[in-house]
Amino acid sequence: MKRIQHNLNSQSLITLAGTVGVGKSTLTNALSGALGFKPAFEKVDGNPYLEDYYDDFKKWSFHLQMYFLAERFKQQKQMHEEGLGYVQDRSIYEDVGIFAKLQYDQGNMTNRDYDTYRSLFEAMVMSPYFPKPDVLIYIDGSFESIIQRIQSRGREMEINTPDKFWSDLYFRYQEWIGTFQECPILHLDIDHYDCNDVDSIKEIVKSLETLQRNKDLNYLKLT
Ligand SMILES: Nc1ncnc2c1ncn2[C@@H]1O[C@H](COP(=O)(O)OP(=O)(O)O)[C@@H](O)[C@H]1O
Ligand SMILES: Nc1ncnc2c1ncn2[C@H]1C[C@H](O)[C@@H](COP(=O)(O)O)O1
Repeated sequence: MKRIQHNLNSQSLITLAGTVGVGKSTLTNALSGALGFKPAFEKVDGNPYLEDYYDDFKKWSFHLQMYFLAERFKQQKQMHEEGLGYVQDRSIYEDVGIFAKLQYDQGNMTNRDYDTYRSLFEAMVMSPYFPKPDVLIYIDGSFESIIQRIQSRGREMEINTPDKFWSDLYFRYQEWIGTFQECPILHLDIDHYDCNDVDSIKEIVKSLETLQRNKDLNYLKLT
C-alpha cells in the first residue's frame, strides 16, 4: 500500500485484535505501509508447538502459551529498543484473556499451570517493555465469513479443527471486547473495508486520528 498523509503521532503503537483468520496480518501489512510505520507480525511458521497443540489441546496448551508469551516478550523488547511507530498483529491481551482462558475453562490447563502462566503474564505487562497500545483495532465479521477465510488460507491444522473450537473462540472475542479497557478501540467489520482499496484505508486512518485527537473518546465503530 502506498504511503498516505496522516497526522498520527509517529511514535504510536497500533495493535490489531481479532479471531483467527479475520484479517489481522493482511491489515497489519496494508496499514503499516500506508502510515510508514513498522509492522510487527505474529509468526506461525517455526512455532514448535502449534501443530501438536491443534492435535491435543490438553497435552500442549501450557507449552504453547509459554511459547507465545516468550515470543511476545521478545517482540515487545525489540519494539521498545527500536522506538515505536508500529502496527502490531495481535495483542498480548488476547493470549491471556481469550486463548489461555478458553483452554483453562475447558479443562485443558490445570489450575497450577494456569496460575503460573498468569503470574508470568502479569510480571511481563508491568515491565517497561509493555506500554499500553495507543489504540486497539478490533476486527470483527460474521462467523461464516471468518470460517471461509480460515478455509481459503489453508493452514491444515486449522482446517482440520472442528468448527466448535472456532465458534467458542468467536463468542469469547465478542464478550472480551465488551470488557476491554486498556486503551481506545476502533471497531471494524470485514464487510466494510477492503485492504487493497486506498479509500478504505484512508477512512480507517481518519478514524484513528479522531480517536487520537479526542482523548475522551474510547470507542469508535466504522460502519
Ligand atoms: N480484506 C480482505 N478481503 C478478502 N480477504 C481477506 C482480507 N483480509 C484477509 N483476507 C484473507 O483472509 C485470510 C486470513 O487473513 P489473515 O490476514 O491471515 O488473518 P489473521 O492474521 O487474522 O489470521 C487470508 O487468506 C487473507 O488473504
Ligand atoms: N495465545 C494463543 N494460544 C493458542 N493459539 C494461539 C495463540 N495465539 C495465536 N494462536 C494461534 C491461532 C492461529 O492458529 C495461529 C496464528 O493466529 P492468527 O490469528 O492467524 O494470526 O496461532
